[in-house]
Amino acid sequence: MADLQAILDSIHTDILPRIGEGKVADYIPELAKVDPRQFGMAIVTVDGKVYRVGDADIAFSIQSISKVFMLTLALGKVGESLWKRVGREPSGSAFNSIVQLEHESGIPRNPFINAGAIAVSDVVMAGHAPREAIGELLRFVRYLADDESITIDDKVARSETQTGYRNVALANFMRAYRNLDHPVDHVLGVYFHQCALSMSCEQLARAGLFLAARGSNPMTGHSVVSPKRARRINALMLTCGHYDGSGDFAYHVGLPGKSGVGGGIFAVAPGIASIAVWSPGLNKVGNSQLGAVALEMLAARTGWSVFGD
Ligand SMILES: NC(=O)CC[C@H](N)C(=O)O
Repeated sequence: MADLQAILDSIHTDILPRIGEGKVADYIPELAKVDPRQFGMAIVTVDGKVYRVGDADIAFSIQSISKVFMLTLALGKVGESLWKRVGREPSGSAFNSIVQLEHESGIPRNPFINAGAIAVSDVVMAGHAPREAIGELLRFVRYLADDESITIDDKVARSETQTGYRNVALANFMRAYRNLDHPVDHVLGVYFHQCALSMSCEQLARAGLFLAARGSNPMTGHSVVSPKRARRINALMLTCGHYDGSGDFAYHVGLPGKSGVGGGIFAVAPGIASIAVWSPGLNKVGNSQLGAVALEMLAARTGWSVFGD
């Protein structure tokens, strides 16, 4: 395999002159305070090697990347019947868009736009108090990453609870169409806390390694999902993981990936490695600007792609 540390170092060198590009998410006040001049990247290979560069050890708000972990939990609970509640098609609209939801009678397009993720959280809540559902997710992510130090940033969750008006609208809309079983404020409590998971690039790459390794984490020996389910989650990330920037991400990077408005991107090179990158400045569709550039450089310099070499 290519010298991954040398490749990461070269990416860091090429990114540094551009550091600060993009705009931090300011619709969540706590995220607006984050210094945009940060960049980190980590790679964990399926044979258990870890590579890092820059701010790879600084914890950041993973935001929508959490939707991958919540989806994995929901599929574990209800299996394929999840797809009665949420679709599997790219949305072609913004992550917090409401228009499609009305056209499609309260069934969100996919589990990664906000409406879809809120429905997925509702599924995971079945039989639980909201606090227990949040605890279950946190335990799951700690187990995946084999790292008990991972936490949820309550300040970020509170900040979003106070200002997440669009998510309140989306949730009420779905409740009106009977696609939420629990009270809106309970479901959003869970959703905002999952988005406030705080993780470093290295923790994120470790937690998602099972998706690069046929559903099992080769570092811990834990079997998480079947190979088929891992493939399917990767398919959803490829088609829907970057909202209306998903086509562009597939074109430039060519790997399944999931972004979050905290500036993180998690990506998978199936059979090879999991990757996490973080830089808080976002592009117009709400994906990390330099994160995507760095992943494009990584794909070009390693030859990793799901579309051939
Ligand atoms: N794209 C994102 O990361 C969005 C997540 C954010 N918590 C929101 O609901 O708006």
